[in-house]
Formats: sequence, C-alpha cells, structure tokens
Amino acid sequence: MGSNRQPDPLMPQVGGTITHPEHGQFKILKSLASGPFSDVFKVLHVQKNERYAMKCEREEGNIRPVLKLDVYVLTQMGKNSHGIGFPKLICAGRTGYYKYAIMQLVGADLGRLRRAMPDKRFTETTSVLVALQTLNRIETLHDLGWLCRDIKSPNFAIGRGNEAGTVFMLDFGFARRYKDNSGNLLPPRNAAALLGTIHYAPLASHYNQEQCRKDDLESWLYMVIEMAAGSLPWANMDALKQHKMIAEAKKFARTAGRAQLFDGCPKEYDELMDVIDNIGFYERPNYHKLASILEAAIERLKIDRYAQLDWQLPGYDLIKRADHIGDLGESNLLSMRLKEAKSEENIHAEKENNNFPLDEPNLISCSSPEMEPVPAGHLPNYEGGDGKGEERTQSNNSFNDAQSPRYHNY
Ligand SMILES: Nc1ncnc2c1ncn2[C@@H]1O[C@H](COP(=O)(O)OP(=O)(O)OP(=O)(O)O)[C@@H](O)[C@H]1O
Repeated sequence: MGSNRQPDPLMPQVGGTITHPEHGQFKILKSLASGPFSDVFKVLHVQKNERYAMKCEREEGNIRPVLKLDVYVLTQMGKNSHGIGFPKLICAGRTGYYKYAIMQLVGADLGRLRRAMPDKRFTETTSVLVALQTLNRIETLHDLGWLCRDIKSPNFAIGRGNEAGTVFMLDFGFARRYKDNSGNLLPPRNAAALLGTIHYAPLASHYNQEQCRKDDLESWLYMVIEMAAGSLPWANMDALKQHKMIAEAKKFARTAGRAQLFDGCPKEYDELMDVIDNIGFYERPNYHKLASILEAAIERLKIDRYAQLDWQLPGYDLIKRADHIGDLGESNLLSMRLKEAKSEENIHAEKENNNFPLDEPNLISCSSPEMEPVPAGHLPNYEGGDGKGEERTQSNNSFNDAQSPRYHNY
C-alpha cells in the first residue's frame, strides 16, 4: 500500500536498514500499511534471517502519537502469561527523527479477509469461532487494565504459517487505562472525545462520554455482526457528515431496527446485545456469559471448533485476495486533526493517571462541535470496498453541544 502522506526521506524507506543497538540490523523489505498515525513495514533481521513487522512514527508532528502506547501495552502483554494472540514485541528504539517498534509479523487483517469473501461475510463457522477468539483477546486486554477504544476488524489479524488459526489483536494507539496500578477503577471524566472508528464506535463515545469495558464490547458486537451478516445497517452513512445519524441508527437497532441489525447472524447473537447493554460502567463484563452464548450457537449449528477457518480453506484463496484488496488504495476515509485544548478535567485525569504518562493529550471542552478535517497530506490510506466503516477519527465535540445529548441508556 502506498502512503497518502508527502514522502519524507528522513523516515524509513524500503531497501534501507535500521540498526538497533542490542538487537542488530533490520532490513526494510516492504511497506505493509501507511496511515495517518504510523507506517508499518515488513523487515528482515539480517543476522537471524527472520521476518518481523516494524511500526514507526515521527517524533514530532503526529496527529496523535500511537507508538508509545503500542509498546507499553505489548510489553505488559509479553510479561503476561495470557499474551497469546498479541504480537510479541522484539524491541523498540528511536533515531531522533522517528520512533520504531519491531514486533512479530502477522498476516492479513480480518477486515480485508472479510471483504475478500464472496458476500463480504465469513461462513458461520468462521464468524462464530472468530467472535470467540476476539472476545477472548478483549478480555485479556481488559484484565490487564486497558481499554482498546478502537475495536474493529482491521485491528485483528491472523497469524502466519501454522498460526493461521490464531487471531491476533493489533493497534493500541487509542488504548487507555481504566484502573490504576493498585487495581482501583479510575473515575470517568465529565466528557471525552468521540474517537475510534465511527461505524464501530459505542454510543457512549458518540455522546462524548468516558468509555468503559462495556463500550469495547459494544464495538466488538458491531464487528461480529458485520463479520456474520456482511454489513451493518449504517454501513452506507458517511462517517463524518452523518455521525449523528449513525448514532441514531445504533439506537434504532435496539428497538424497531433490531431484526434488521441481526439479519444474517446466528439467532443467538441477539442475546449478546442484551448482555452487553446491561453492563455497568464499573462492572467487569461477564465475558463467560458472552462466550456461552457463542457456544450455544456452536452447538446448535454443529460447528467443529477445530475446523479450518475460511482463509485456511483452499477454495477461497482468501489470503491472496485480501492482499489484493489491500492494494486497492484510497478510500473515502478521513481522519480528524487533534486539537490541543486541554480542560481542567483532563488535566485532573492526567494527574490521577500519573503512573501512565500515555494519556490522551486533548479531549474535552472544545468549543466547536464541528470536526476539523486533517490536511490532505494526512489522509489515511485504506482499502476501498465498503471500507467506509474504517474511518478512524478523534473529534472534540463539546460535551454541552445541544445536538449531542448525554446518552443515558437504551
Ligand atoms: N505485527 C504486524 N504484522 C503485520 N502487519 C501489521 C502488524 N502490525 C500492523 N500491521 C499492519 O499495519 C496496519 C496498521 O497497523 P496499526 O493499526 O497498528 O497502525 P495504526 O497507525 O494505528 O493504524 P490505523 O491507521 O488503523 O489506526 C494493520 O491493519 C496491519 O495491516
């Protein structure tokens, strides 16, 4: 994939080499992704002849720095015995101009793989088994004290070779601690940015509320419905111009629009929404209950839990097709410029989060509800297809914006 950004000769280039003081030389083989936040390359460890992924970002001038959070979360994950399904972090470094992290190389992401399927939906077997795996990854991340706040299929990827049946969780650039080192839950700020990816954003985020574990699961639900059904009812709405309408559609999907939302999904999925919608802000979600709903679908549909997944079956040739989808280039995606306003509340939240200097830099009390597009040079580069749902954004809608009523329940 090419980048939408102006070429920057001081950033890593294909063909170049990076030397880490302890880990040795890495030759840059290929660009894997180039987005508004970072560039990702396939690299070769020259001495060990092993391939890895390298994610890098400029030291200065980022819309939002993401690498520090990736490194922080993956380091913690590596120390955690439950780190299965998270890329292993090899090393991280900086050159003065950019920062980089070298990690386990994984395969195609679930967004591309789904769009490579004939109806843009996985088979029942794959969609249910992948729902179980991704639920497990989210539980692991949560139990480590982090929220993702950007759950979507492009942020999960399959393993390579004999790990192709394992789904890996990527991208912690919007992660946030919800508890401190002693395990105390952090109180919600009065308001928070609409951030993440609008088509998958939880209602709380639409209404500028602090997110909690439940909200990651709400995004997960939208993702698993899309994987099973092929699309979401709001798939054709413009993420930027119609973000309020998307929120309305998500509310409608809980009343008269419910049957439409779940059309094409195993019937058990309907119950997932009730369980998720009833989780409280401070509550540890009942992941086991959610998994047991998926298990009920597995039982009813007589799914072999050790079955090969769609991309492991020769018939679809999915991995190759997914690569091609990745090459389609530009879509209509637009990211948002990070504003620099800081409110008293945010400063307070940062102080409370003192041990985690990775807090989001701006978020609240921006006077304008309008979202400001980033300059063309920062347009992200993602695939076409129905990729509207993959717009990743961060806005500063005023909490008091009359058009953004505080969201209570649904
Ligand atoms: N470890 C990896 N192995 C292989 N590919 C990877 C790896 N990490 C990231 N990628 C590829 O790079 C893409 C972007 O990575 P990631 O989401 O971490 O970066 P980002 O800058 O936060 O992206 P986004 O613009 O989606 O927010 C992924 O969708 C995936 O295709």
